[in-house]
Amino acid sequence: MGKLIVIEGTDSSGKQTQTEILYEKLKSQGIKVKKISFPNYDSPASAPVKMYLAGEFGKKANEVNPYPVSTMYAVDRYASFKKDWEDFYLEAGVVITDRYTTSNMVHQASKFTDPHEKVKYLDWLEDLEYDKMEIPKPDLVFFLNMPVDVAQKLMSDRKNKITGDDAKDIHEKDVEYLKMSHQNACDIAKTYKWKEIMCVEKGRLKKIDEISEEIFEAVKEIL
Ligand SMILES: Nc1ncnc2c1ncn2[C@@H]1O[C@H](COP(=O)(O)OP(=O)(O)OP(=O)(O)O)[C@@H](O)[C@H]1O
Ligand SMILES: Cc1cn([C@H]2C[C@H](O)[C@@H](COP(=O)(O)O)O2)c(=O)[nH]c1=O
Repeated sequence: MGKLIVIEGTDSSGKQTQTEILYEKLKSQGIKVKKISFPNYDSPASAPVKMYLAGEFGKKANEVNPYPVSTMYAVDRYASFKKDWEDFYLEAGVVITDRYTTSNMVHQASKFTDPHEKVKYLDWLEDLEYDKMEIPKPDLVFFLNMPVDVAQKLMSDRKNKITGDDAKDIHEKDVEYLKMSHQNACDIAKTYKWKEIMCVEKGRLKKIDEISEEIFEAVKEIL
């Protein structure tokens, strides 16, 4: 059995950037490592997710039922596991992933205002993905805590990952939603004991290399 390391955070918090750096660092040390990301836009299994993000089930993310949406993301993950990395992981490979089940916990759970309903959803989600679908549980989850206003600035310079143009998806263009998911992520990270990385300290956005060093130090402890 290998290790599964998750780089999590709200939209435009630097997950892809940090996943790539960590991957290169581990590879250069001769570690058997693979990087993946979710949604897996190259897979046909992500088709319903693309429909959701394009607003085909509802223009406001908050108004779309989180249970079916979470299932869509989970199926995409299941397909990726079975086709792309199950063998590698079972043969002691280290898998680094940009988003995972933890993104459902951050984004879809943020739609619940009633705390009891949120806990019920989170228990259902873990059962669905880890127990019923039998995809692996992470060994280490990083939460890149990037304040929403800073993330929005970073986002404005970046292209849509599905279409390649400037259009934002239903999460990205909804500031209220971004704030709710960020607050939810801060709470969830504590509850689930994720390793929180403060991307802004005393009002200063940390350099990409500073953040990657913090991540690397923590990764060394589990490898
Ligand atoms: N610490 C940082 N300082 C300055 N720019 C950064 C920092 N971290 C990331 N960026 C830039 O911010 C943008 C978003 O980063 P990235 O694509 O890695 O975020 P992401 O979390 O993967 O985004 P998404 O949520 O859309 O998948 C990129 O242009 C990246 O170069
Ligand atoms: C994997 C996954 C993602 N989400 C959400 C998070 C983002 O708002 C979008 C994906 O956008 P990206 O910029 O292309 O990363 O989907 C989610 O709610 N649940 C998930 O499992």
